[in-house]
This record gives sequence, C-alpha cells and structure tokens, in this order.
Amino acid sequence: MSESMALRGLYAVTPDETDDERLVALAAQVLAGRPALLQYRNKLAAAAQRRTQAAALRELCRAAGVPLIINDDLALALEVGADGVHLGRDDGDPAAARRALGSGCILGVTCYADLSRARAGAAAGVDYVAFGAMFPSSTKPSAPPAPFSLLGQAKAELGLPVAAIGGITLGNAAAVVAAGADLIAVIGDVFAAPDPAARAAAYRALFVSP
Ligand SMILES: Cc1ncc(COP(=O)(O)OP(=O)(O)O)c(N)n1
Ligand SMILES: Cc1nc(C(=O)O)sc1CCOP(=O)(O)O
Repeated sequence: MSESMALRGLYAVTPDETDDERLVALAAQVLAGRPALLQYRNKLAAAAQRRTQAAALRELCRAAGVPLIINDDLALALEVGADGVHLGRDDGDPAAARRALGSGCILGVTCYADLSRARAGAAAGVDYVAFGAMFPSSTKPSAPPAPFSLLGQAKAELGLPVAAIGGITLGNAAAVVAAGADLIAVIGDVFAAPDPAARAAAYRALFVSP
C-alpha cells in the first residue's frame, strides 16, 4: 500500500445498481465529499457489467484521487487496475491475494465478529480488518451483529486499521469512531442520502480533530 493511501475516514461502498449511468453519477457525488476509500460492490450485475462499472469507477476514482477497492473479486481488481480488493469468507485466500496484488495495493478482509479471522488476516499481510454488523442493516439484513468492543481489541492487538460496517448512519457513526473504527464503511446512509456529497463530507468531518 502506498504512503499516500490513508486508511482513516469514510469508506463509501456502492449499492447494487444496475443502471451504469446512475452508478457513475452517484459515485461522482460521493467522491466530491472526499471519502478515504470507495469500494465497488454490486451483487446484482453480471460479470460483463461488473467489468464496465468497475472500469468506469476506476477512472472516476483516479480523477478524484480516491483509492478504488473491488469487493469479492481479485481478478476484476487486477483487470481494471484497482487500488485494492476486499475479501470475505468465500472470496479466496488473503495470502494468495497479497501475492497477486503485490505490496502496493490495499487488501482488506471481513472478520464478522471473529477476532481469529483478523489475526489470520494480519498474518496474511492485510492492510485493514473489517468487523460487522455494528447495527442491523437493511442493505444486508442477514449480517449477524458484532460488538463494538472488537474494534478496540483488534486495533490494540494487531496494530492495523479497523473498519466497521453495517447499519452505520451519521447519527450513530461518532460512537463507532469513538470505539476505535478508523474506517466507517457505509452503503445506504451515503448513497441514498438526498445529497450524497454533503453526506460524505459530514462523515469526513467526524475524523477531523477539533
Ligand atoms: C469494508 C467492508 N467490510 C465488510 C464487507 C462485507 O464483505 P463480505 O463479508 O464479503 O460480504 P459481501 O460484501 O460480499 O456481501 C465489505 N464488503 N466491506
Ligand atoms: C456489505 C455488508 N457487510 C456487512 C457485514 O456485517 O459484514 S453489513 C453490510 C451492508 C452495509 O450496508 P449499510 O451501510 O447500508 O448498512
């Protein structure tokens, strides 16, 4: 991971959007609010559309100076020249992903509510570990809950940036940051906001010291 990639702030994660123009327009608005990272996640698009969308986001993110992370799909990340990949339980071996990506790309893993997954991720060379769901998520209602306490525990033990996801809103995000989250990963509260740029900027302000 390069020095210029700060893993602290809003981690904006795209919604399941199959209208390419709408996805790009929404992402451009969110990028105007300067998130730390943008993750391309789309569970509805087929492979060809995922390539098109990821390539479009690649250009947008490059212009905005915001790293693009691809969810689930190392091959797609390599194909479009993304800045990194995020892997869950069924998305491949993080150590193999690190070897394929090299040291200059960002690698993150979902740890759910399981500190042992975070330890394994650290051993595999990940750049951040993610825990969730912090709150019930209407985007992913099946996500089981994770306690806030894991955030501080993982940070203290592993010395890695910690991401928090699931049901985070502007109203509850400060408590998650106070519990130790370096990255606040959000889909609905940012992308479905009346003004996504302003909402993203409001999250950014949570990380600015007074
Ligand atoms: C930052 C971040 N954390 C967690 C997830 C969830 O990843 P995963 O467990 O692979 O689930 P899906 O996103 O594939 O539904 C994430 N995407 N990003
Ligand atoms: C993709 C995802 N993973 C989760 C987990 O807990 O692992 S919760 C989630 C959905 C996050 O969307 P929203 O910000 O709209 O709640």
